[in-house]
Amino acid sequence: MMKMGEMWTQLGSVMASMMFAYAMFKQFFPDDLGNILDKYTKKLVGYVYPYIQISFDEYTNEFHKRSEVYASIQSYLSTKSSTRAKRLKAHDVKGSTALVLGMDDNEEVTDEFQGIKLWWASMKSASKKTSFSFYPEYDERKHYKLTFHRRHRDLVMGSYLDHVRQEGKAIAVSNRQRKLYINNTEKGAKWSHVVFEHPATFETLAMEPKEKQSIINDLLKFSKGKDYYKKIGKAWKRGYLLYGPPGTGKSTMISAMSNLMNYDVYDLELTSVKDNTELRKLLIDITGKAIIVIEDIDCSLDLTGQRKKKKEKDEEDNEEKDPVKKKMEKEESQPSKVTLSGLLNFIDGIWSACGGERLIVFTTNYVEKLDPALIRRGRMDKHIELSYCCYEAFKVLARNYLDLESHELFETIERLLGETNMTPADVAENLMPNSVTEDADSCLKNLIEAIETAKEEARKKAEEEEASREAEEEAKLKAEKEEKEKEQSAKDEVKCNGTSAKEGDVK
Ligand SMILES: Nc1ncnc2c1ncn2[C@@H]1O[C@H](COP(=O)(O)OP(=O)(O)OP(=O)(O)O)[C@@H](O)[C@H]1O
Ligand SMILES: [Mg+2]
Repeated sequence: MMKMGEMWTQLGSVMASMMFAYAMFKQFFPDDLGNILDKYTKKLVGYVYPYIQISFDEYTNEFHKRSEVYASIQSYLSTKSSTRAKRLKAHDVKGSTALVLGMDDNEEVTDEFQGIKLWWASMKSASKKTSFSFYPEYDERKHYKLTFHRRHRDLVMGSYLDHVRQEGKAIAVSNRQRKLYINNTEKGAKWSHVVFEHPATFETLAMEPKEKQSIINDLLKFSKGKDYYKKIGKAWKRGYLLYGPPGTGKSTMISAMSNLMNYDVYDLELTSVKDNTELRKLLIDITGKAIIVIEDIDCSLDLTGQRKKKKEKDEEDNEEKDPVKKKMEKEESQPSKVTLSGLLNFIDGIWSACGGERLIVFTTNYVEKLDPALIRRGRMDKHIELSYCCYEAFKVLARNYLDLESHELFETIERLLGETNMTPADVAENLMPNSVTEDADSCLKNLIEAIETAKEEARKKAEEEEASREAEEEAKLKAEKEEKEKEQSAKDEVKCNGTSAKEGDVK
């Protein structure tokens, strides 16, 4: 025999379908009659019908804005609809990479959540066209209707709706086109953007595998850390300092980070930011899920000197000076008025907490030049050194560029890379075939030749440096010797004069 629960579920399903059919049927009645019919039908159904319905309108009443909840539900249902609904509708959403498939109007899909069943229907109701309307398209109103058994009210209100919103947002984010923003000087403190389509990934990034994995783990932990950051009372952001010689993959890593996390990139050109206020304005405009990049931070501003300069200036200011002269001097000494303290505020001041889920990445070739305050842990949480190409990194490049997992020349390359410094950019350049006819063998041979040349150049350079150091040392010793001899002869002269003077006295 059929169980009670099953019976209710079936009855529910029948009733939900009936309600759905009724909603469509109602559209054919004139409005007044439809409203009366609606009122009494709902009353009657309320006695026997154990189901609850919630509607989600496409547009909010507030400025006819498209409802975010509706958009999230649409994304959420797009995955369910594509497999379960019979009639689908395809539409391209602005800023989305893929065509979004959704339920067609007046279509229904069933969802399951923690063992309970729920029904979603996409409804369209036409309201009378007003004679004067700015938004004629809104006369046709769409909404989603969710139906579920009343005994699941707590679960639905408590966690299901939240689950739908979160999932929907995540689907929308994964479908969206990522953007690369740059701060535009002409427009003041504003960002301009282009679609970001850099193909670099952590898979194609050449570096020591353990280190690479630890960076990936760190990033993934961060992206799932919303509750954790809340618990420890910290803003949900993380700072990375990437340092190393030119051509070791710092910028490439930023693209890989963006592709892994699905974050937009904000490339901040500090030299074109007028002052701290403008910097703050730019910061406020950055949304969540973003990587804020400041490349070559050592060249961006004289950040290291500014605190020192300020100190010196304060001392000078204490001395009495003509106020007009003082003002002019002040203006002259500050070409870009973004200061170190302004930048520190940008990174971890109270304003930096708005938006959430951000990475801040600094790159530099000269880590030792930076002010320790800028890169202390907590501001720059992770310091990553990108260095010369090791054998493991070479293997990644060989796989990327030549589809090679192993080769008899690998051993020679391993030995040579251990003996000299070559950047991944140089190795990559040599591995890239120069023509369609060039094969892997000849690329590897090119590389070996290039490493040997680099090794020879490095040896010569070291010899020259040694020779110039020795020459400097010799010149220094010679100068010291000459100095000593001069001193000695001066002393001897004094002595000699003294003796002759005494002799004169006696006479
Ligand atoms: N670790 C790497 N893995 C893969 N490719 C790399 C790596 N390092 C460099 N390359 C290659 O070399 C080119 C230059 O690298 P990239 O611009 O990332 O260097 P960089 O460290 O940012 O240099 P700079 O300090 O001059 O800005 C890249 O386009 C990429 O093709
Ligand atoms: Mg770079």
